[in-house]
Amino acid sequence: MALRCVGPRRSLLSHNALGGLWPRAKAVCSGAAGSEEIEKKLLAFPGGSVDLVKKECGIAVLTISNPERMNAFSGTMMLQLQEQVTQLEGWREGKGLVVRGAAGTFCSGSDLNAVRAISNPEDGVKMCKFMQDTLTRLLRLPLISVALVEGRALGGGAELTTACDFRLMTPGSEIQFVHKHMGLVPGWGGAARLVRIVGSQNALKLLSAAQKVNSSYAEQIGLSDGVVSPEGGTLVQTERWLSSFAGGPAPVVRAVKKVVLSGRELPLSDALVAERDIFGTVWGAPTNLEALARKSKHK
Ligand SMILES: CCCC(=O)SCCNC(=O)CCNC(=O)[C@H](O)C(C)(C)COP(=O)(O)OP(=O)(O)OC[C@H]1O[C@@H](n2cnc3c(N)ncnc32)[C@H](O)[C@@H]1OP(=O)(O)O
Repeated sequence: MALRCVGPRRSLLSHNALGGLWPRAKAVCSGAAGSEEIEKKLLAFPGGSVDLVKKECGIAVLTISNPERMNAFSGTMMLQLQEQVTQLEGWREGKGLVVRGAAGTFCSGSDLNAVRAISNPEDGVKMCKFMQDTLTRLLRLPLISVALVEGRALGGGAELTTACDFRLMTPGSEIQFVHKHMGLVPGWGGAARLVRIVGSQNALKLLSAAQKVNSSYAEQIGLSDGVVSPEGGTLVQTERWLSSFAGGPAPVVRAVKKVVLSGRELPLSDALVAERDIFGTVWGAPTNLEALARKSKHK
């Protein structure tokens, strides 16, 4: 199947988190011709930050921080998110990732001041390509990722939650694809990912009614994977929850994510090839040999 590549070959290779195991022709081709131009425009909208803390236990925390604007994405924050994803792609010891917002709320989407300034369709499409590329790379990291949703996740913020493997919500928090109210549809890849998470019927309801999704409804339709109560610290609890999936040796955790990712994204025949290749990286490797020597029983 021929795929239309809209970006430089360089980005196809360096953004391939599966490290060469991903069939080249099937990779999402990203990075628009002229992406330098939109990057220059995004630089003109400063404010806030995207902060990354990588812990020795192999879990990283990515914080979207622009509290004066409910953690809306300024232009420079979009650029910083891309840089932090690049950092995570190179983190060989990494196993898990928590994505959260600062100051008790998740993210209110793109900064409306920046949106107003680049409201022509050409710039809008370039900005979307830029964010789609970054969020696709985020979801494809060989890390098990979870969005910790506190407060509101609106518009692009709701789309960001779908670029994680899992979502946990606090009571009282809400995810809302407000795009229709703004005369828009998702453009950061959020609709395509949402359909895969909750199915097309539920996705159509959430997008066409710009429905507010609370923690219990989100769990009911499979958008959320659980509720985190504020007692005991939401981040601590989220990290503990994540540890049950991202615990163990990094090569094995990363291999688990890779086989699921290839199963999720590739046609079956290609996924089977990828799975064999990934299997080859763990078969006879130290963890496998240790388990054999222990004569492990799984009672
Ligand atoms: C493809 C991407 C599509 C998109 O993401 S389009 C953007 C979608 N997001 C929105 O439309 C969010 C609009 N904002 C709101 O609905 C409300 O501000 C929100 C988030 C529910 C919070 O409501 P409240 O708790 O009542 O707080 P508030 O309205 O006074 O907000 C506090 C300050 O934050 C600002 N803010 C919130 N979201 C923003 C945004 N996306 N861009 C720029 N500024 C934003 C808001 O203007 C206010 O600032 P100020 O205090 O008036 O200076």
